Amino acid sequence: MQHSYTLLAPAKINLYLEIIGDRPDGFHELVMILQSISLCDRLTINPNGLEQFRVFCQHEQVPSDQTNLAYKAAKLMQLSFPQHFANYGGVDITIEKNIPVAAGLAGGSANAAAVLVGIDLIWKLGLTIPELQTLAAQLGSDVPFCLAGGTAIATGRGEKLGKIKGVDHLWLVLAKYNNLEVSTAWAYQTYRLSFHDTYLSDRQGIEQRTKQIHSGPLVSAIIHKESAKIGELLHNDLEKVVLREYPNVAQLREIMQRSGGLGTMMSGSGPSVFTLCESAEQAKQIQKTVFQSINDPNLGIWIAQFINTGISIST
Ligand SMILES: C[C@@](CO)(OP(=O)(O)O)[C@H](O)COP(=O)(O)OP(=O)(O)OC[C@H]1O[C@@H](n2ccc(N)nc2=O)[C@H](O)[C@@H]1O
Ligand SMILES: Nc1ncnc2c1ncn2[C@@H]1O[C@H](COP(=O)(O)OP(=O)(O)O)[C@@H](O)[C@H]1O
Repeated sequence: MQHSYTLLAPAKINLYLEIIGDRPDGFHELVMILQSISLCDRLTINPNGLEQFRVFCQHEQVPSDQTNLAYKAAKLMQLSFPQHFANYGGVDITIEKNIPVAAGLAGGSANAAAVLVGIDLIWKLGLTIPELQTLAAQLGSDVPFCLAGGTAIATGRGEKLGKIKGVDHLWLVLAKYNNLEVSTAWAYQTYRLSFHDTYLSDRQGIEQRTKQIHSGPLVSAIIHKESAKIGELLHNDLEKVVLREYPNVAQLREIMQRSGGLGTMMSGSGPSVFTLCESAEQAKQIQKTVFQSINDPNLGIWIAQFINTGISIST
């Protein structure tokens, strides 16, 4: 009898996102600081005794077919370990979706990372973290971080990770219009068209370029647990294109910023916006203020906490 596993897959926020330049592969060279938060999807992975993978998800914005990132992760495992697929068979993947979809919170990437971990366990592969990370990077730029979690500096296209000792005392209020999605590819392409002249030139050499990257003070604030500074130093280049295109997201950001907290920023390619808070009480107060200021049934608001884990097995 083969085991089934239930895994928790946390969302991430971007505390920092700087676009350094474009890359020959069409992606963008980044410096990011990524943070896992307590808002999690729950995935159950069940051996199904079939020669196929199946995805079950009730959320109307999430496909259950071969385009689901969780399905793609399972397919990658089949291609990478055909003998294990032949021996153990496929799995059913049931996704309980709690992370808002297409929100800049890496929900799909987190699901893909969870499937890699689940199949590794079910097929008794015993993969090392670097082996899992190599597979993760083939599925998407954010998938390696989702696997590892915690707090990390991410470079390259987002897949090269340097873990840092993060803070675990911060809370956040997270808000998103449920009727609004932003395509990540659109956000990067639009940024490239609008701000190409601000990219650091490759000709300057890596040393010169590194001096011009501005994430240092925020990394230092995180390491020294300076909450107020962390709030002040939040940064996201993609705000320049997303807030311009979506005035209601810009307005939401403004209202959240005025409601108190340590600092407010859009996460990733948006459109979710978060405000960092010192405590759960402060987060609840800000949540109430934002609800009262924006009377829109499409606005979702969540409270979450910084966490120090990536994919974990639910007990
Ligand atoms: C913006 C960020 C910030 O953390 O997250 P989200 O807002 O999507 O959560 C990431 O960079 C998104 O990561 P992820 O969603 O895994 O992206 P991928 O699937 O690899 O790529 C989606 C598309 O984004 C663009 N892309 C992505 C990463 C990168 N460094 N440069 C890019 O130009 C490419 O056009 C690509 O086709
Ligand atoms: N398992 C999944 N969870 C969420 N979205 C998924 C999943 N698989 C595919 N998608 C599709 O991927 C797109 C991006 O979703 P998501 O990963 O939540 O956002 P983001 O890239 O902004 O972090 C959505 O349009 C959604 O339909």
